[in-house]
Parts: sequence; structure tokens; C-alpha cells
Amino acid sequence: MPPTLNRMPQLRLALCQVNATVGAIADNTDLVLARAREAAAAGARLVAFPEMVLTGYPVEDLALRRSFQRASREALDGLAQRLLDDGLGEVAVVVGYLDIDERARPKLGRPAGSPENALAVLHGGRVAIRSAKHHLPNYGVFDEYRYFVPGNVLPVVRLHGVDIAFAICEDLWQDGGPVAAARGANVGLLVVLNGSPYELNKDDTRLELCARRAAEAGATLAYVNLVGGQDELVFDGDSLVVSPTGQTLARAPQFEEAVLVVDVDLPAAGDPVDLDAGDVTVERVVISADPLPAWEVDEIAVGPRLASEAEVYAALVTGLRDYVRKNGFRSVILGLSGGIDSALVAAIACDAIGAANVHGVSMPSAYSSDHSRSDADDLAARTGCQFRTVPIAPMVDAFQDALKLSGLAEENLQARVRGVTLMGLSNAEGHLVLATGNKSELAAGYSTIYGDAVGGYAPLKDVPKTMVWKLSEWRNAEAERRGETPPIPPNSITKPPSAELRPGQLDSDSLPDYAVLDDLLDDYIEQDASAADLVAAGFDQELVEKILRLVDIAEYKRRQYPPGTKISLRAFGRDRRLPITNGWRERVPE
Ligand SMILES: Nc1ncnc2c1ncn2[C@@H]1O[C@H](COP(=O)(O)OP(=O)(O)OC[C@H]2O[C@@H]([n+]3cccc(C(=O)O)c3)[C@H](O)[C@@H]2O)[C@@H](O)[C@H]1O
Ligand SMILES: Nc1ncnc2c1ncn2[C@@H]1O[C@H](COP(=O)(O)OP(=O)(O)OP(=O)(O)O)[C@@H](O)[C@H]1O
Ligand SMILES: NC(=O)CC[C@H](N)C(=O)O
Repeated sequence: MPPTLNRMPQLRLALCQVNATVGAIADNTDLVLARAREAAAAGARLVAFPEMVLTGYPVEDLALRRSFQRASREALDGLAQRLLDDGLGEVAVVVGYLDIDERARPKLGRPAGSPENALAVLHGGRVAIRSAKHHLPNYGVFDEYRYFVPGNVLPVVRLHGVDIAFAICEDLWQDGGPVAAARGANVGLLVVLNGSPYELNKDDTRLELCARRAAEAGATLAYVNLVGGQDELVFDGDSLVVSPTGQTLARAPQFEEAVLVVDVDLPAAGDPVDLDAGDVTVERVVISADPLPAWEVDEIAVGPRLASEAEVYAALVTGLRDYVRKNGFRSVILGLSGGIDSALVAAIACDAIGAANVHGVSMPSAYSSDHSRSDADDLAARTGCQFRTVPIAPMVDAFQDALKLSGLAEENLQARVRGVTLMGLSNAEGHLVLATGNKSELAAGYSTIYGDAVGGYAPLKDVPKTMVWKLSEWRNAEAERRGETPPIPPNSITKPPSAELRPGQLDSDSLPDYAVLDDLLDDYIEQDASAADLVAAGFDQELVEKILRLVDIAEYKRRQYPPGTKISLRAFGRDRRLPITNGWRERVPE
């Protein structure tokens, strides 16, 4: 860094969007150390990691275990020492971790020793300052009041002549608290550690939020987020830096690990002032008061944004890849019906873990069409996945001889024999079974429980059927653009959907057109619209009553369905918790 004329103090900061694994404290600590080394080698003086990076996020009830709390604290102290031992003692490193509040909190009804969602700034081999998250999210997928006690300290560090405040994720989303206190404390930089899960278009919301909060704090805002999958959640990274005037100074790629190194000009720290901090206590520590010699700041580095389909597809690939990898699997298996759902799941799986590790099984029954076999065959040829055929008619016949089922019971037998077949092959060969159902089917209960609903992970669980078609078309077009073979057979995209459980069966025999169904479901599930709202919005009353009833009575199926990647504002699972035993039915008033 050649010295030039200094106007404002400068700082090179690094935002490390890393893929931590929940519970794997030792591995996460190694990961932090490796990325901190990389950032320091690139000249960074402040290196920031996401929320609870040492434990992974969200830790759920692991937060309540004393042994886990202690391990997190020990990892923090060990990390401070290892940074020093590695010659990084002069670099300030901020990490999120699980801590313990030693005070009793009688007003909250919490004893001494309650868990905290905390951050610590490490410098010179020790913890320079620490604090706990103020605002605990308790909506959607979050349950933080169940675990944590809130903090009330805004930590401010003077580093190379700049005052820097730190906060954690939800602290940014709520008015007041740390952001307002940062303004009162007259800081030049606000660093926010995040564990913010992906939802479609959330990157736009975050950018707008960061710009607004930077203006409110009167400070440059650095936002660092996790990346990678954790059960039903996917973290998309999207770390960024915005100036107090709302200019995006840097932005990391989505769904990839990255160390975003950014040079920022920041106002020199003045005498400490703590105006109007409300309920927040400002704690200050000086690490280094003198500014660094100035240098030419790097150009603005703003990574390109993904279009909607590309973004959702990347989320689904990331979610599946990390579920497979983090749970110790190497391969997956799924039934290939020649239909669009199983074709898209296969394409996602091939992109996630490689076609050689994806095992497709065609399981024709007496009612299977010729195209169900030829389209499945075509998919295997296009993707290069492993492929075999297991005819199920003899097994179905054996059950039928013993049980003499008829109607729906007989139809569902085929789906159940396929479930048994896939689970048998999973047990024997060690593959994770993928369920292929989409959000529209799951909403309407249109799947056979313990049949095609068996599996360990369900990639399309939060993807409505109309989006299944869009993603398939996008993935094929993307292949064409890259000069590759489109993975999904065009016939699977264009043919009418059918469960093929009886001759000539079509989804449209039981369900309305998927475009209408998805619109209605979006209003009912994502917006909590009532039956009256839906009729007022123009949906046919009979259809509204039929579909809402189907959705309500299928809650038991959803509870038993495998986990799958969340991509929407309200995914089935933690985002939408309804009683199974439920006497409430939505009706249009007379
Ligand atoms: N509240 C409750 N709590 C716990 N269990 C409950 C329950 N209500 C019913 N059940 C159980 O659930 C059973 C009924 O559920 P289930 O056996 O699934 O059967 P069911 O929902 O009646 O039928 C499956 C439907 O899904 C369609 N399907 C099947 C396969 C694939 C596809 C596709 O396109 O992908 C569509 C099929 O055409 C049919 O319309 C009952 O026999 C009972 O044992
Ligand atoms: N003949 C078959 N061979 C292999 N698997 C099958 C077969 N039929 C159904 N399945 C499995 O059961 C799932 C449910 O498929 P089904 O054909 O009943 O309706 P779907 O929801 O339209 O799915 P798809 O679009 O994949 O056909 C399929 O995705 C597939 O995994
Ligand atoms: N971990 C958190 O506090 C996340 C909450 C926040 N509203 C988000 O989704 O980004």
C-alpha cells in the first residue's frame, strides 16, 4: 500500500461469507481461521464473519445444552489464541458465536446461564469486546425467544482511527436499538453479522434495508451473511457494503463462498459522544487510534445479480448439495416416471452432486404409458445419471392377491410399492431417497402417503407446479446457451401431468388447471387470505371451498413429508404451523 495524500482514514475490510455446518464447532473454527488468513494476506485489517459462525446457524435446541454452550465459548478463546499464533494478532476479527449470560434475567423469567446469540471482536490473542443480539426474531422460521436472552450493549471499537459499531442480523431489521445507537455514538462504520435465509427476491429487500439503515446510522454499513444449506434453509451470501448515501460499494456473489475485500474511506473518529442511545449501553474499546497511511482505494466491486429462475435453481442445488454432503451421503436415488417433477429433481441432483451419483429408477406398473419409460430413458441419456428399471407389476399383483383392494386403495398400492422399492435400494446401496412432490401437490394432499411421499429430502417441496415448468425451461435454455445437452426431455415439459395410477388418469381430473391452483394457493398460503377474500378476488366460490378444504385436511401429510429447501416467504414447515386436528374450515359467509 504506497502512501499517498490522506483525506479520510481508510480501512481495508474483508467480509467472509462462509458455509458453516451446524454443530461442527471444530470444523467451523478451522474454516474461520483459514479465511481470516486469506483476508489478512489480502491486506484486510478488519475481517468479519457471519452470525453464529462458530456453531453454525440456526442451532435450534442445541443452544440449550450446557456442553454445547461451553464448547462454543472455548472455541472462541481458542480461536483468539490461534489467530495470534498465526501472526494475525494485529488484525481485528469479528465472529458470531453462542455465549452464556451469567446474570439472572428475572424480568424475562430467565435464570442465570441463559444462552445468548453473541458476537466478539478478537484482537491481540484475546476478546477485545463482545455483545449479544438485541432484537430476537420470533416469526417465520425463527424462534429466538425460545433460546436466547436479548443483549443491550452496542460495542464500538476504535480501529486505525475509525469508530466501528457491530450488530447482529435482526438488529438491522427492527427500528431503534443498535442502529439508532450507532448514529448517537457517531461511528463511521456499522458491521452487521447475519444468518439471513434465502427467499425469492430477498436480495432486493436487503439492499434497500441496508441503504436505509446506513443513512439512519449516518455510517457506512457492511453486511456479511452465511452461505450454504442447513436442513430446509439456504443462505445465499449476498454480503455487501453500502455508503451512508446509499451507494453500493461492494457486493459478493450469491450462493458461493467468498472473501469480499473492500477498501473504504471513513470519517476520522472524534471525541466519543453517546447521544440518545435509548435503552442501549454503548461500550467502547480502543484498539488503535492512529489512522493508516493512505493508499489508492480499489475500484468498486459489485458482483452481478442472478435472474429469478437462476436464483431459485441455485438455491435448490445448494440446498440439496449441502443436505447430502453435511449428512454424510454420497449419492441419491429417485423414481423416474418420465414426468416433469422427477425430471427436474434429477437435473437438480445431477447439478448438485454429479450425474454419476444420481440413481434413477423406472418402475413401470400395469398402467404405465410407453412414454413414461421412454421419457425416463431419455432423461437418463441426457443427464448421464445411473439408470435401472424395476418392473413393479409382480409385486403389486402379490399384494393384490393377498389384500384384494379396489378403487383408490388399489391405485395407491402402486405408489407404495415404488416407495418400498426405493427404500430397499437405499438401505442396500446407501443412497438418500429423494421425494419429487412439488408445493402445489403438497398443498392439495395430492400424493400417496408412505408411497411417492417417502424419502429423506424433497427438493421441490416449496416449488409450485407452475414454477416447476419455468425452472425446467430455464435449465434447458441455460444448457443450450452453454452449448450443452438440455437435461430435461422436451416431452416431459409439454405432456399433461398424470399420476398414471389408473388408465388415462390426469391431474386435471382431480385438480384445477395448475395456473389457477397456484394463484389461489399463493393467496391462501402466503397471504393468509380468507375464503371471502379469495371469492372477492375473483376465484370461483365452489373451487375456493374445495381447494381450501383439500389444503386443510392434508396437514397430516405435510407433517410427515420430508424436509425440502425453502425458497418462498412461507414454506411448509416452520414457516406455517397449523394444527393437524383442526375443526376450523374457511367458508364464504352466506
Ligand atoms: N388426519 C389424519 N391423520 C393421520 N392419517 C390420516 C389422516 N387422515 C387420513 N389419514 C390416513 O391417510 C390415508 C389417505 O392418504 P393416502 O393413502 O395418501 O391416500 P389419498 O390421499 O386418499 O389418495 C392419494 C391421492 O394422491 C394422488 N396421487 C397419488 C400418487 C401420486 C400423485 C402425483 O400426482 O404425484 C398423486 C392420488 O391420485 C390420490 O388422489 C388414510 O387411509 C389414512 O390412513
Ligand atoms: N413409472 C414410474 N417409474 C418410476 N417412478 C415413478 C413412476 N411413476 C411414479 N413414480 C414416482 O412417483 C412420483 C409421483 O409421480 P406421478 O407420476 O404419480 O406424478 P407427478 O407428481 O406428476 O410426478 P412426475 O411429474 O415426476 O411424473 C414420480 O415423480 C416418481 O418419482
Ligand atoms: N438471523 C436473523 O436474525 C434473521 C432475521 C432477518 N429478518 C432475516 O431474515 O434476515
